[in-house]
Amino acid sequence: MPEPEPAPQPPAPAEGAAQNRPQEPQRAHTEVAVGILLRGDGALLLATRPPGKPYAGYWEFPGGKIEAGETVEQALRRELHEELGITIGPASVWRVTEHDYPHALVRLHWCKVYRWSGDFEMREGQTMAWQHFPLQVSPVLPGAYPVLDWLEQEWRLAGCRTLGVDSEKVPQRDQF
Ligand SMILES: Nc1nc2c([nH]c(=O)n2[C@H]2C[C@H](O)[C@@H](COP(=O)(O)OP(=O)(O)OP(=O)(O)O)O2)c(=O)[nH]1
Repeated sequence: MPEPEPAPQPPAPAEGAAQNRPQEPQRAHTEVAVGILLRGDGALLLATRPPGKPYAGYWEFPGGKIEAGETVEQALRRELHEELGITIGPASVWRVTEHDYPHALVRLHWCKVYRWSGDFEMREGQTMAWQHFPLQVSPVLPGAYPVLDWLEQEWRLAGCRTLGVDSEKVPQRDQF
């Protein structure tokens, strides 16, 4: 019987690596669906984080964790219905960002939402505000900064009028 092949060995640590340091456990990402609700006049919706959550009182875009088996769009539709009482129209992922908080390593799936139906209800005791740039509310969750920068760039490129869309073509609520 031939001898079995030896199993491949992991590469030797690089010269100077901290060989005795215990390995940091890999943090799993928490997947989050986030909605950028855009009104025809270019205003975007922010809401405060409800009491009892990390960063309570900070301003954020509405959204929440994606549950097992859900697509981003499904999670976003569920979260916005639970939090705000509205039903969103189509939503597809625009950008994906990550942020490493002490409480979680989050991967944020950002969707622009132009259409929704229903009246806004603050079902988690939060406060909402439609905002133009420069924002009039603070503090904002650190994980939202990159997206706010991109949106502000779009708004400037569009002549400070709309956010990446022609306001004439933006359907208003209850139109899907
Ligand atoms: N909704 C939202 N979450 C954000 C934004 N920016 C950002 O870093 N996050 C982070 C904060 C949280 O760690 C995570 C969202 O988790 P969450 O705790 O609010 O989600 P959830 O509503 O599903 O909460 P729960 O079921 O645990 O109560 O994403 C943002 O603009 N909006």
